[in-house]
Amino acid sequence: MSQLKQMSHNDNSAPSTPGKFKIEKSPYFNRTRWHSSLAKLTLWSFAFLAVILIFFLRSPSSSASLPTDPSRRSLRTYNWGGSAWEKRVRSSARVRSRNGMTVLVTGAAGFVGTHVASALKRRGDGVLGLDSFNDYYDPSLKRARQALLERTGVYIVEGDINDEALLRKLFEVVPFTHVMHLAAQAGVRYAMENPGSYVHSNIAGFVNLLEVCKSLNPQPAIVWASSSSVYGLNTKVPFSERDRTDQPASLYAATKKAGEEIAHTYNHIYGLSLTGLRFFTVYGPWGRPDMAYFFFTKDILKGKPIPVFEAANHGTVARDFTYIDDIVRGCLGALDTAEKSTGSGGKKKGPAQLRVFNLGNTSPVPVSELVSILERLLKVKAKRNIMRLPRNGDVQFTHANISYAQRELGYKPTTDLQTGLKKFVRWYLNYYSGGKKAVE
Ligand SMILES: O=C(O)[C@H]1O[C@H](OP(=O)(O)OP(=O)(O)OC[C@H]2O[C@@H](n3ccc(=O)[nH]c3=O)[C@H](O)[C@@H]2O)[C@H](O)[C@@H](O)[C@@H]1O
Repeated sequence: MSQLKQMSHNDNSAPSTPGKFKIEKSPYFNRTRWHSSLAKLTLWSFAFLAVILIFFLRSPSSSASLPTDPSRRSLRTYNWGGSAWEKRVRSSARVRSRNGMTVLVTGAAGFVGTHVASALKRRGDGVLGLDSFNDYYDPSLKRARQALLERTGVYIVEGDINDEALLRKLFEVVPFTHVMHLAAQAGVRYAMENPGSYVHSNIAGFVNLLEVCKSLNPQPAIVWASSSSVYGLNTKVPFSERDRTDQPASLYAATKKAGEEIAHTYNHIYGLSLTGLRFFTVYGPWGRPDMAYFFFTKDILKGKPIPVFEAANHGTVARDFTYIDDIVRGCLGALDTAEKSTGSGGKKKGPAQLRVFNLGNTSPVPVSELVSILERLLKVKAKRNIMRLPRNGDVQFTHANISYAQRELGYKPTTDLQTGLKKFVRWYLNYYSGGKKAVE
């Protein structure tokens, strides 16, 4: 510090007024010097510009930043409409079983969305998907899920839940009885990098969907994805739906909690039937590459070190990891028990159902154990880089009390982490071996 101070003090060439060169007053000024200084200045300016240019040309995010910046998602345009498009929409949403429902699944190219849409279709419900195919993670995985759904007869409309005209059009073509709303900006840590994308999808997008749904006649019943992260810094375990949820540890959690409050409002004012599902760290085949079990697998196989979090004093960090098939059963249970909305055309006619359920496994596993299971399944020793749980959104543990979901939805998870990861690893190896044909 003092050295710095001394340097600037002794440096006679430093301008006395920042940003201005006082050439005339300089004791060193003469014509030859001035010419050579000008030449030097020009040379340095060119060099500087060249460096900037090279930086921008080489930077992977510069040229690609427009389409990949998720806060600009609202600027994307999608093609929809036309009679051929409407025919496809109608055909995808056609009910094939007695008493089947017609479900609009938002986020259908996502992990949970793909599994739920395909399960609904398999049992004869009419299903239409909606997805923005954003590039929060590798869009080719979303395209592969789309291809999978197409084979089962589910069409995914490409579009944003913020697009009111599109949502209105979809309901005009098909009077959906239910909406399974799974489109969201997920991930707890990414919220520090791109807060706007959470507001865009989890708040603005959700409100837009509810605005459209409330004005319909009849209004659909809505089941949507909340998150275990709403329990935030709570310490009482297992987490119960009756516990307070006012200490979120990430903006992601805060937007999910906001969603629950927004759901309350739309239920109260417009009579929309709303069920929020608090998912607990869902994993399995066709999963999300941003989640730990997924990128741990990738990096262990590559021989790359993996950051394994621990709490203060070597405290255990644990998650109530929940297998995708159990979650799908919970989602279907929620749809099947959802009562009709009571309002129509923006007017409430009577009280409507409002529910929130934990969908967890109710058996937390330490992250270190997750890594050990992966090591055994992959037959590769992980390079564990043990580090302190960063304060960027993660909480130390989650543990669901599922008795309410058990009672009301018949929810009963049956898959332990070892069994579920085995299925994931089988899918992963098959999918990334180049075959890309694995279907679990
Ligand atoms: O339960 C939920 O509601 C949430 O579950 C996950 O969030 P998270 O439980 O943090 O899942 P991961 O990011 O896969 O982390 C799993 C565990 O691994 C740990 N971890 C994560 C990343 C890492 O580099 N190292 C590491 O030890 C985390 O602290 C956590 O205990 C999802 O990413 C959220 O979208 C979802 O809403």
